[in-house]
Amino acid sequence: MNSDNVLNILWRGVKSKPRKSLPDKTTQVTQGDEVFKVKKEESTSDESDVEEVTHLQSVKVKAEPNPERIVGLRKKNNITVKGKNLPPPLESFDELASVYGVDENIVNNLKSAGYDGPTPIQMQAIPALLKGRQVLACAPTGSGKTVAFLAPVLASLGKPSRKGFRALILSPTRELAKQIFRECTLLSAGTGLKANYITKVRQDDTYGTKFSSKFDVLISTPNRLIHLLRLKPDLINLQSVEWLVVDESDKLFEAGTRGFRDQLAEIYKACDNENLKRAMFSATYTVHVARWCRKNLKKVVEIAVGHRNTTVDKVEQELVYAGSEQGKLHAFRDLIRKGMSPPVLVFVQSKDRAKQLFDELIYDGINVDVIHSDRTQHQRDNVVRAFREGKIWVLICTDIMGRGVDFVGIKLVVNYDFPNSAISYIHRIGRTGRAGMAGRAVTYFTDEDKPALRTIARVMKDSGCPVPEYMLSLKKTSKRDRLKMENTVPDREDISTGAPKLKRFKTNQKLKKKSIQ
Ligand SMILES: Nc1ncnc2c1ncn2[C@@H]1O[C@H](COP(=O)(O)OP(=O)(O)OP(=O)(O)O)[C@@H](O)[C@H]1O
Repeated sequence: MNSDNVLNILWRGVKSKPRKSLPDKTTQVTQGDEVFKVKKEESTSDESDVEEVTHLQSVKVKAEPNPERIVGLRKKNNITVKGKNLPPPLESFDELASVYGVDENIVNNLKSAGYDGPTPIQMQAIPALLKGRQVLACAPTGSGKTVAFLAPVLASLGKPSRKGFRALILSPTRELAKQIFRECTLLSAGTGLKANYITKVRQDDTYGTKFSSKFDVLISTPNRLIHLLRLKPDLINLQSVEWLVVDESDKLFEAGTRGFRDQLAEIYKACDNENLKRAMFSATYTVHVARWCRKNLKKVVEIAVGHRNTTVDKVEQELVYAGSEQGKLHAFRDLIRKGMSPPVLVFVQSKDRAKQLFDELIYDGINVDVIHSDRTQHQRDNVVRAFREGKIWVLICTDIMGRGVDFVGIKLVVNYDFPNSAISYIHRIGRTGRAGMAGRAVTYFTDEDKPALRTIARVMKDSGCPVPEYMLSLKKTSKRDRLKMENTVPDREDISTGAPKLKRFKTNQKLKKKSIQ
C-alpha cells in the first residue's frame, strides 16, 4: 500500500463539521445604507461563486461589499477562489472586530506589529477560516501566510479553555516552527491563549495531559510530534484539536525520505476530534495536494494569489554560468569583493558542501556562518539569532532554510549550488523580496546543471526576468528524469581548495557526496 492510500484510508474515519458557516441559501449584504438579500446559487461546479441579488429593505447595518465590489476586490488583488458561499475579502483589520467579532486584542496586536492592512492572501483566507471553512491556500513567498492562518485560528479559539491543544500547526523545520511560535505569541498577547512548540523530545511526562491543558496551540515539526506520539501513546493527546494547519503543505505531503507524508498520516489519525478542520498553506502548488484536498476536505475553499508557482516579481534574478566549481568560488568571491549588502543567504546542496564553503570563506574577512542539520539545536538557534541581529552577514545553508523562514531585509540570495527543482528555486529565492521589499537572487550553474536549467529559466521568464532564449529551447526533461533529479543531487567536485580547515567543521568523509541537508 502506498502512503497516498494510507492517508486516504486514515481519512475515512474523520468527519468534518464546519463551525459557524454562512447560512446555506441566503445572506445579507449592504450597499451604502441599503440591505440586500443574497441568494446563493446551488452551483454545479467547484469554480462557482455566483450570487443573485434581490432588493430587501432599507436599514443601517455594518457595511459589507456588494457582489460587484467583491469581484473587483479579488481581481485588483490577484485573488482567485474556488468553492461555494465564500465570504467577501477583508478590506481592513478593523473589520475583524466589527464584522466578525474578533477579540480586539488580536486586532490591536496586528496593528502594533505594523501591519496597516491585510495582504491579498490575508484578505481572503482570514474570513474563510473565520467562517469555519477548510482552506487550501497558495500565495507567493513572503506574502503574509502566517498571519493569514494564525489570526483566524486564534480568533476562533476564543478564550483559553484548559481542554488541551485545540489548534495544531505543522511545519517542516524547527526554525520555521519557532518562527510561527513567535508570531503566534505576538498575535495572541492579551487574549490569554497560550502556544507551545516542541523543542526537545524528552522521555518524561512533560507533554502529558496536565501539561497540555495549559496550552491552546501546539506548533511542531511532524517528526518531533510523531516521536512523542510513539514514545508513550498517552504522552501527548491530540483529541481536542479542532484546527490542523499544515504550513508548507506541498512539502509535508511529499513522499519519501525528504517528505513527511507518512508522518502526516499518523498525525491525522491522532487528531480524531469530529469537529476537526484543516487548512493547507504554501507558496507552491502541487496537483497532488489539490486533488487530495478536493477529495477529502468537505466544502474546501481554494484560494490562490497571483500566478501559480512563480517567484515574487520584486526579486531581480540572474543566472550566471560559472564553468566549474573553481569558477563558482571565484565568481562568488568576486561578488563579495564588488560589494554586496548584507544580509546574504547562500544555498548549497548538502551539509558537506556547506561545511566546505564555510571553510573557504572563514578567512576572507566577512562575518560568515553556516547552518545545517548536523549542527545542534542550540548552535542552529544561535546562528539564526546572530543572523537576525546582523552579527552574521553571510549565512551558508542547505534547503532546510529554503522554506518559510522570514529574515527581515535579506538583500541577496545566492544559489551557489543550482536548486534541483523549480519549487526549490521559488522557495529559496523567496527568502528575499519579502513583504513587498526589493531583493536580488544570483544563481550559478555549471554543465552538471544543464538538465535542470530550462525549468528554472522558465520560472524566471514567467516572473518577468530576462533569460537567454537558448535556455528556454533546451530539451524538456521527462517527468521521470525530473523526479529523479528532485531526489538526488549532482556529483560535484569539492569546493575546498586546500585552504586550512577549521577543526570543528571538518568534513565527515563518511557523509561525503550524496548526503543532503
Ligand atoms: N498585513 C501585513 N502587512 C505588512 N507586512 C506583513 C503583513 N502580514 C505579514 N507581514 C510580514 O510579511 C513578512 C512575510 O510574512 P510570512 O513569513 O508570513 O510570509 P509567507 O507568505 O508565509 O512566506 P513563505 O511562503 O516564504 O513562508 C513577515 O515579515 C511579516 O511580518
